[in-house]
Amino acid sequence: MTTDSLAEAPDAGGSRRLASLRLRLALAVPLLTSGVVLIFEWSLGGADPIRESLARMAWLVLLLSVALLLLIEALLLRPLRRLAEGGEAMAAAPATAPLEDVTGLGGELGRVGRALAQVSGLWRQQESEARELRRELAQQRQLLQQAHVALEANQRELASLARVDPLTGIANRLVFEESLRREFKRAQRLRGLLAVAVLDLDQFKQFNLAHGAAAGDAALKRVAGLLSDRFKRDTDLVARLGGEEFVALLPGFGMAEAQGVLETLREDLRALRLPDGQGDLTLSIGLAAASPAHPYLSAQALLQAADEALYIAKHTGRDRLSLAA
Ligand SMILES: Nc1nc2c(ncn2[C@@H]2O[C@H](COP(=O)(O)OP(=O)(O)OP(=O)(O)O)[C@@H](O)[C@H]2O)c(=O)[nH]1
Repeated sequence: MTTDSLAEAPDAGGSRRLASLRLRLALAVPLLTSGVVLIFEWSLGGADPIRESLARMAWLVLLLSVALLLLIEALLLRPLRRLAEGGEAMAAAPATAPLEDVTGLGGELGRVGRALAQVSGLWRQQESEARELRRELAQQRQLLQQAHVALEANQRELASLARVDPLTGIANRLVFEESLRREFKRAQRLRGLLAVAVLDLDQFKQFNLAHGAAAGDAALKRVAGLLSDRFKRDTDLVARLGGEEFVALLPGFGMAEAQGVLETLREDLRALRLPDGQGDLTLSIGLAAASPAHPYLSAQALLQAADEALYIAKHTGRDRLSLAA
């Protein structure tokens, strides 16, 4: 037995039960009425004219009820049955088959069938349009989600680009200035130490002219790498301020500790002999440090002191570290 026949089985059983019920009613009602009439006649007995006319009336009622049953069957049940069969044939037939061919219905029933077919066609069409709309909606939602993910990634990238120096990959001036303000306030509040070093490559214009801009770029990256290697603590920050100028922000470092590390850094750079192991690229550094014993009025004043120390380093021969007064 197929799935379809299984699905149809309850309906077929139902209509069989209905047909046999109708048959039983058609037989039982006249028989029962005849029985009642016969019992009635028998119980009355004799040939009384009143009894005879009662018996005739009973027979008349019997005949009328049979006629009524036949009328109901002919006028109501049969057309309904045909309509149902036509509907079933329509449901089973291909949508393109002519209605009369499929249902065998004509006249009024044909009109009803056609109206039902139109309604069913409309319903099918609307259902398929709704399906299509749902599919498009799902596609649009997926596209929207993809765009949203891409937008978030772009925003993250933009935000990080706005804070990173594109050539060297270390922090840029914006990040340094934010950090300087924050660390300066913290050092003031906690009565702690804060050192700022400004580092500038010497005669870099000359270096570029002699070895080319690409060698200049490579040298800038090496200096950024050296700075990142030397200042690794979570609180340290190294940044490129622009051109060949870098900065190191060292919370917790006084002048002496910072000086020691920065001198090592200068030696590291000199040892590289950039650009090609034969060169002589050097670095000048200005260093200022704030402490409770040597306070500064503002973060800006601390940075300016480091800048002035760098100026002195440059004007006293370069390749040296100069301390702020
Ligand atoms: N290759 C390269 N060069 C850069 C970059 N940014 C700035 N420069 C160059 O760095 C040079 C800086 O020159 P100056 O400001 O005269 O400084 P300097 O030649 O180092 O002289 P001092 O600082 O006095 O020792 C300029 O020639 C700039 O073109 C960069 O990203 N890559």
